[in-house]
Amino acid sequence: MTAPGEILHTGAAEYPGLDEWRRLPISQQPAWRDHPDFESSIEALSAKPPLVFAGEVDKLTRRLGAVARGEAFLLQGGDCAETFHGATADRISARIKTILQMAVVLTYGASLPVVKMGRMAGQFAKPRSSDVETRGEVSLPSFRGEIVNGFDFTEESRRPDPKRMITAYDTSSATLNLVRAFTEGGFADLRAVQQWNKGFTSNPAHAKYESTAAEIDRAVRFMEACGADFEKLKRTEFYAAHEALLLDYERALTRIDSRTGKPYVTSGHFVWIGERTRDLDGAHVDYLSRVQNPLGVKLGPKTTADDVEQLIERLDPHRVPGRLTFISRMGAEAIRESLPPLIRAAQQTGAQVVWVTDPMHGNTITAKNGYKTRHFDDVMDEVRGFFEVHRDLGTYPGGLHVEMTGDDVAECLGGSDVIDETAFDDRYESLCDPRLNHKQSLEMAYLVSEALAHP
Ligand SMILES: O=C[C@H](O)[C@H](O)COP(=O)(O)O
Ligand SMILES: C=C(OP(=O)(O)O)C(=O)O
Ligand SMILES: [Mn+2]
Repeated sequence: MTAPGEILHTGAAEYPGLDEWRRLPISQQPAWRDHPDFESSIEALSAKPPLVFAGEVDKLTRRLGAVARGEAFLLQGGDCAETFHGATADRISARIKTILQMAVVLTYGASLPVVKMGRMAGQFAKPRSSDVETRGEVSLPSFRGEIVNGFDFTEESRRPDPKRMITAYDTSSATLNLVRAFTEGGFADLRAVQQWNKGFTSNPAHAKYESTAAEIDRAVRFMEACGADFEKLKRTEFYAAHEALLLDYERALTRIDSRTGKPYVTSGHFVWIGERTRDLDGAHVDYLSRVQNPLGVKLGPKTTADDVEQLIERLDPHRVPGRLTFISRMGAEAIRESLPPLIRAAQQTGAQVVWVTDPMHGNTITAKNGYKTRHFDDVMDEVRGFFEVHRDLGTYPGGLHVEMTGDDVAECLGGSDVIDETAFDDRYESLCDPRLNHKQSLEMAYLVSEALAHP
């Protein structure tokens, strides 16, 4: 029930300019407008309740404002591409557990609150380098995420199907329901999370993190002795994020907030624009400039200082702290050179943006046995480069954006409990990019925590 004066959303959103993107160049969309189920799918989505509420979205913007000021740290993690069959209680809880574990370790290192965000409950659409995939003699349309088509390499499965948007909405709704239940229902108990972390350091491969783990343990016991309210710490805020790639879907889930009369994308709290769709004159920048959600933009190594200035003008004209997060994904080799001019350009505009490192997407390689992979050392090198750049400029390294899972998969190489290519045939599950597994994710958290504690 909603009390008088609280947030209500109207259904189909009417607001000037929300359809301007339809007249602009757009890439990475399926050609499905003539599909017999397109109109009815859009109509059905437009009548659905919002997945997130405007008040939560505004609260997140304030939290990100704190990150921009250096008063909090942002952790974004989850699958490259969520799947419908992967939305099980076990897998969702493993992923949340891992993110909470990482967050505790990072909170300790940063001595700051960590804003927790999943690439979850909506991360179903994928941009691709090529429109077609060829295997042997056969070429078919590329897999574009389960919101668009199927992964199976058949003509039937690869045909875009707009009804998939409804399944994506339903799967997001079920996922978010569980995320809310876990993070608000006691699962986030700091003492329990610390116990799970002990399992990690009891592995001999991770013995080098024992002293940090012991320090965190002592800190928790100190808090307990001081009478900290652990009941309160059983609950935590957790936000849902995804790439706002598929504008048919995002438009159909946009609602006008009755408090303010302004449009919000209600498919998730935070949405980002990908490296392949951030053209200043394109549809994505135009559409997202018109909604109130905090936004991310991925920045690859070709980004210019001028791009950064113009993205700020378009997406954060009123200089709202936390409205805009730049997620740099330069690659370990490039970050130390490519990032500084962009940070300086942003500083000159007066915007209070958040700087986050995505150390995954610039470090993708093909393994000898053909799998798409990333090496843990390259990923960590990019993270280190990110911290070095900010230390040299006197700016704040605000967060970490990673493709990770809570499961024991083998997709990225390396880590102290080493993964090598021979494990891929049995334990490679991602339908798109390789994720850090549970142990690799925690190892990264320990390393970043140490970097935060001793800059
Ligand atoms: O996260 C996504 C991938 O990096 C993107 O979809 C491109 O992947 P591709 O080069 O395999 O198409
Ligand atoms: C496609 C992605 O990233 P980018 O736009 O940075 O390539 C992603 O985050 O999965
Ligand atoms: Mn990816």
